[in-house]
Order: sequence, then C-alpha cells, then structure tokens
Amino acid sequence: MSQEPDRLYQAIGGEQGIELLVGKFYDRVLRDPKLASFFTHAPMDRLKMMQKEFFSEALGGPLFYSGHSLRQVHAGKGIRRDHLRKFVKHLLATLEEDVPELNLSRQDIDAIYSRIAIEADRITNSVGDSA
Ligand code: HEM
Repeated sequence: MSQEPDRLYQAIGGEQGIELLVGKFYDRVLRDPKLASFFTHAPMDRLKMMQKEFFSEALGGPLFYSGHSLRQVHAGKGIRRDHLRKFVKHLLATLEEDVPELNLSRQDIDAIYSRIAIEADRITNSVGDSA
C-alpha cells in the first residue's frame, strides 16, 4: 500500500476530531427512541473513552483499544440486527452531516464508515435477528 497507515486518523484531525465525532454520534444514538433505552444505565463517560480508543485504532491512530471484547459487551442485551443497522446508519449520518468542521471528503467518509461498520460483524453473532 502506498498510503500512510494513519492517513484516515490524520484526515479526521487526530484525537480531537475523533472526540468530536464520537460525541456527535452518541447525541444521535441517544435521540433515537429505538436505541436510547439500551444506554440508560451505560457508563457513558467510559463508553465514549473506549470508543475514542476504538476509533483511533481502527483509523490507524496511536491509541489502542483497551476495553472489553465487543462480543461480550453486547451479548445478552437484546440488541438485534436492526438495532445494529440503525446504529451504523447514525454513524454515517454523523460523518455526512454533523461534523462539517472536519472537512472530510466523500472518500474518507466512506473509508471511515466501513472501518467501523465492519466491526458490527464481530458482534453480530452475539445478537438476534429482528423480531
Ligand atoms: C459497530 C457496532 C458497534 C461498535 C463498534 C460498538 C463498540 C462499543 C465499545 C467499544 C464499547 C465499550 C466497551 C467497554 O466499555 O469495554 C461499547 C459498549 C456498549 N455498547 Fe456498543 N458498539 C456497537 C454497537 C452497539 C449497538 C447497536 C448497541 C445498542 C443498540 C450498543 C450498545 C452498547 C452499550 C449499552 C454499551 C455499554 C455496555 C456497558 O458498559 O454496560 N452497541 N460498544
């Protein structure tokens, strides 16, 4: 590959950009009546910190994810595939609409989105199909 491994991390503006993205993303998730209740008792400060690490690692940045296994964290919570689909749709909408200050190109938006959305596969096996 000719591109720098941390190109996406740089494109998003490093740690600050990721923090902005994660904050706006959860604003959207928590406004969604189908998703909000999953987070009622979640430790949001820790969750956002873990997501910062997670995004950094996924985008080639210097922070590495130190949280629990994604399968274990999400298992047994009643999260279905349709919840997962909505969740990643909110991520795409956040990248497209909520962080104009990051000046992301279409190509970068698609690349960042796929790096995170692909992780849904890791947790998909621990959730059920739509009712
Ligand atoms: C691509 C999909 C997803 C990714 C990459 C992801 C990632 C994460 C990460 C990194 C954590 C922090 C784990 C830790 O604290 O060690 C977390 C926690 C959590 N996630 Fe997700 N998540 C995804 C989808 C979802 C969905 C669809 C829901 C529910 C609708 C959800 C609900 C939660 C909740 C409630 C917690 C907090 C668990 C707790 O500490 O009690 N996640 N997720």
